[in-house]
Amino acid sequence: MTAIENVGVVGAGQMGRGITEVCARAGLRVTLCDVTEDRARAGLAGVADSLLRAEKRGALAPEDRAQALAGISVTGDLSRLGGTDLVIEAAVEDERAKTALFRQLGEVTDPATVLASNTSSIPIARLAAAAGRPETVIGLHFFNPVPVMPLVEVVPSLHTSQATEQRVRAFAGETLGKRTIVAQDRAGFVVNSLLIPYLLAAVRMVGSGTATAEDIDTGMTAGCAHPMGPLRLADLIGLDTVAAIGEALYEEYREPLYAPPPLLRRMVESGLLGRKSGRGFFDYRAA
Ligand SMILES: NC(=O)c1ccc[n+]([C@@H]2O[C@H](COP(=O)([O-])OP(=O)(O)OC[C@H]3O[C@@H](n4cnc5c(N)ncnc54)[C@H](O)[C@@H]3O)[C@@H](O)[C@H]2O)c1
Repeated sequence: MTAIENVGVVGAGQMGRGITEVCARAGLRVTLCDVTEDRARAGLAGVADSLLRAEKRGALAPEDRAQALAGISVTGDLSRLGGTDLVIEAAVEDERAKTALFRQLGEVTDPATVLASNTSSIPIARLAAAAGRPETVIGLHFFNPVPVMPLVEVVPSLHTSQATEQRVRAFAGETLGKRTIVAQDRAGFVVNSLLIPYLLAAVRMVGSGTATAEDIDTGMTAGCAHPMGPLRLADLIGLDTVAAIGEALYEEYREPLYAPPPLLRRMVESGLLGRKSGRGFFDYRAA
């Protein structure tokens, strides 16, 4: 099994930055690609800030920070990922955009390059078909923030080869030091299939007036020792993202418990997206 030493990351948003950081800290060479080189450079600046914060906390030696940064290059040109061992796609959660990317990746990369997607809800089988060599395509679902959260879900499609699965499990588990679990290619995988209906149930409780948002969250933190209540967690993930994953789960299973309730839809339509917009179930504007 050839070790993965040279990684391409597509999408320099919050997840792409985190994935770039953990790969660079593991001593890998990383090429970070976005739609333009400027966007990729902005992503690199975010990674540099995060590495500096890690150094100030005493979690990273100055020479290791310098070495990690030196291992990252940026580009706006997907064909620059041609010589990589593994490409991790973390672009916008849009099926059309992702299938177009996998089609291009199938053309510009070496046939042995593993093509992974960080998608939360799009079937890996569809991306695999677009790439044209489905045995080398797999889901690799990281959690936010990537440098902090230990879990990676590994998602083989019905066509993914055993060799590809073994290679990415060794990469995530041994090279990056993450905990891996394997999930079938179903919307939501393991974690979101369990988490999203719970968050939606809490939203329905607010909608029906069972309790206030504050009391629902206190119920789960003080009553079940959860580190964060469901409504603060939904605000942190982003209410638009929670609704989008709910829609994808509902489309897959047609179970009412996955359907985003009216209150959530109205909040998203009103721009109340949670922490990132300043207001959701709680108000973050003064913080
Ligand atoms: N945010 C989370 O908590 C989370 C957790 C797990 C998985 N994910 C998944 O990770 C992926 C990225 O999410 P994010 O939160 O980082 O999004 P984001 O909006 O922060 O970043 C997306 C980036 O992709 C870039 N992009 C769009 N089209 C592109 C293209 N054709 N080529 C290259 N780059 C392109 C955008 O310019 C942007 O920089 C999504 O698939 C999402 O479902 C997100």
